[in-house]
Amino acid sequence: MSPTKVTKICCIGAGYVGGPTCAVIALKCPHIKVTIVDLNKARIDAWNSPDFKLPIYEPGLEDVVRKARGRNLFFSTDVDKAIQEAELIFVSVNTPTKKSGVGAGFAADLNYVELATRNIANVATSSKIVVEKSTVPCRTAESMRTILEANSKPNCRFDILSNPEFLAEGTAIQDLFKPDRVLIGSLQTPEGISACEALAEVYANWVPKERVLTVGLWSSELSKLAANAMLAQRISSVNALSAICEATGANIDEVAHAIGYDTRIGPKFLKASVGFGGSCFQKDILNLVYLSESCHLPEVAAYWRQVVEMNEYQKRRFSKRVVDTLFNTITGKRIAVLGFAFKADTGDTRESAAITLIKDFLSERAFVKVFDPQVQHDQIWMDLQEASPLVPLDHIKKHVSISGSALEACKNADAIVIATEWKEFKELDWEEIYKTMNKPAFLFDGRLLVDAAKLTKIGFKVTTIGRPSALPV
Ligand SMILES: NC(=O)c1ccc[n+]([C@@H]2O[C@H](COP(=O)([O-])OP(=O)(O)OC[C@H]3O[C@@H](n4cnc5c(N)ncnc54)[C@H](O)[C@@H]3O)[C@@H](O)[C@H]2O)c1
Ligand SMILES: O=c1ccn([C@@H]2O[C@H](COP(=O)(O)OP(=O)(O)O[C@H]3O[C@H](CO)[C@@H](O)[C@H](O)[C@H]3O)[C@@H](O)[C@H]2O)c(=O)[nH]1
Repeated sequence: MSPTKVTKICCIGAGYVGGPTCAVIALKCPHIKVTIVDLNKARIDAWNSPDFKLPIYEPGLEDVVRKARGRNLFFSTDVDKAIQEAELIFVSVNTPTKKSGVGAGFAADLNYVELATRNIANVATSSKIVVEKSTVPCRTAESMRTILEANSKPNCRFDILSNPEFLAEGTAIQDLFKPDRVLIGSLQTPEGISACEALAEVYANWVPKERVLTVGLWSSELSKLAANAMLAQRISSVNALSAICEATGANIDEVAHAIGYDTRIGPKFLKASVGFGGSCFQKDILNLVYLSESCHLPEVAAYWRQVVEMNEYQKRRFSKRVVDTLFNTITGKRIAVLGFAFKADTGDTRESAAITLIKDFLSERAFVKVFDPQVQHDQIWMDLQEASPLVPLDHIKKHVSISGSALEACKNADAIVIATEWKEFKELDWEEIYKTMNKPAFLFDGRLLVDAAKLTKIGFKVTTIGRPSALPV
């Protein structure tokens, strides 16, 4: 069976994954027409904006879009037309954690995937390769096939592939240009293997052959959840060790450095922090917990759940350390929170540790000034409101303000909390900031970002994750 020659691709979902992923495909495959569609008109308008004010901030993305948009890359709200034209369709819609019903709080909400699949079935007039790009529970491809086959027109055949995305925000373009691997899962039938070859051929335009891994459908779906669970587990492990360091006088950076030298462990992803955030880790682990429970594996479920619980503990522990250090009360005190995004180099705030910290500070009736170089102000208000639904926004605004610079946020503050590892925070004029603060001037580094010894010399009382408070740094 010779694989379909892909000349037109449609991507349903113009978010953090669909947008960058398919923009890079368009850049690397000028012979393929790529149309990225979304129901959200404002998002599509932003992707099409004449001054390239794109809906997401991602280093290098604007350059990619500038090169390909209008050439072979298009953004549209005409979902049906793009589906009809394409031979291959990526489904890159959101799969959040279910908020109600069976599996609430754990299972993935597959409503968006189902609606997109039904849409394909309803409007397709020719055969399609349908690719799960969204992160989905194991065996979702089976449900998609059932929907597609039950609703398809004569002469329409649907082959379903799993092609999970491993990009990390902040480094998405780099990750897409040089992926560690591209994973494609298919049924091991002649048709499934042929569809897999068609997608592999698209990636072959820039990804070395040996980096394209082909596996069975269910292995591919599970590998995505497994990769995120293992990555998050490393952070929870190092964060658990950071608590031991604080209690014993060890230094978590030194411990991570020492263990990372073991080639079996490796140095990456061992940075202790105030807790991991982002739209994926927590959601995907909870999904794995749900899957384990559904498979009657309670011990396995408990094991993975602990990774999330440790993360919650780390955030709580950090807030408590702030209160304890500020003489057991922060009521009426001014706290500057530097960073609101869940990590540096993104404007994304989903599950950001900063949200939990500010919520904790508000419950202690502190005054908070936030500064983040990328996050939109509306987003900050929306997140704080969502975190404390019973508190009126007016009240939140009496206790929180958003500053235009780090310097402004820190002025007259009693304490500074570094919540996101933006490089620019490392390079601030700390001597100047120190002068403008109330004394004693406290600084809490939740990201192991600043030079604690240097800041201590200036006069700051520095508290760092994974280092004891009372001992010299
Ligand atoms: N954000 C990441 O870094 C990342 C990385 C790897 C995998 N993932 C996974 O990729 C998927 C998408 O994540 P995201 O961060 O891009 O989400 P997102 O919320 O940024 O984007 C999803 C988009 O899909 C659109 N959409 C939903 N249903 C639609 C429909 N029926 N028709 C057209 N458009 C529709 C929404 O309007 C939204 O713009 C999720 O499953 C996520 O777990 C995310
Ligand atoms: O050593 C580390 C590394 C990361 N983090 C934090 O962990 C979170 C997640 O970071 P990262 O994984 O870099 O970003 P994401 O964009 O969430 O990417 C993860 O989630 C994506 C969505 O599934 C996957 O595609 C990626 O492979 C996976 O890294 C952030 O809050 C980081 O600050 C740490 O605290 N310590």
